[in-house]
Amino acid sequence: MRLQAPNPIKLRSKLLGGEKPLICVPLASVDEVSILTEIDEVINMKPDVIEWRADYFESILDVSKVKNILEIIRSKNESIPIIFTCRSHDEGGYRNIDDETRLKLFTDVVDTGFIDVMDVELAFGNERIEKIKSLAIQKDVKLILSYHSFTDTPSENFIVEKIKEQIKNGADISKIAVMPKDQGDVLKLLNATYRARKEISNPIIGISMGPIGSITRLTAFVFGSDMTFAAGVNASAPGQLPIEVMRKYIDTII
Ligand SMILES: O=C1C[C@@](O)(C(=O)O)C[C@@H](O)[C@@H]1O
Repeated sequence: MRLQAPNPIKLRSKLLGGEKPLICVPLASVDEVSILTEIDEVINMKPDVIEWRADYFESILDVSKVKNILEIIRSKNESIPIIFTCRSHDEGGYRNIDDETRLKLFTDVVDTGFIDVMDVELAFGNERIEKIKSLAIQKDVKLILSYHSFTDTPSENFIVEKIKEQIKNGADISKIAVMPKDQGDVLKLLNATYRARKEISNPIIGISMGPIGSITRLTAFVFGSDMTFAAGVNASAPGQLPIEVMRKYIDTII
């Protein structure tokens, strides 16, 4: 009933781009003690995918602590794929970390072998993306290239072109998250996802954020979006709905 990705991607026990959209729950704690409880609680919610939004973590600059948390998440579960995200401040990241530090962090994290997917903004730049990509291929880590706007929704054509550019620049998975100013902007995101789905074989993630956009978290998969983000213990973006609500809805219609 939904438009699936012609080339779905196997992530551990899950298929991204298959018959069912995957539900990803973020970990977004600031300190080490909270993240340890958050990991257990989120795993118990049985999400399809876990995203660690490491830009929230207060010790993000201490690579050994970052690796330690990743090792804990991995050791507590074998089957749920892990996405590592340290979002840039320009695209909604919690902390402002300079580009070179982030690049070193990304390559160190890919190298650990603890993650399945790395999320990097397309705006991070071709050269840096290539460095991450070549290491990611060696480590069998998939790359999300993403675009976020927390202030507006660009035109449909802009979004479709952005998705194509992400794929051209090495994305295994393309992601767009934008903020609507009105209902028309929500339709723009859905239509751009639908149009991109007709042209792109890779998995795509299309999200309209905030209260007006939250219906896309429940419906964009019909139009070709392959993953949706739900709130677990914490929400990592406006408009995320609780995982129980999302699961019930998706399981009811698919
Ligand atoms: O890019 C995204 C999508 C998101 O911003 C959302 O709107 O659900 C949540 C983020 O954690 C994730 O990295």
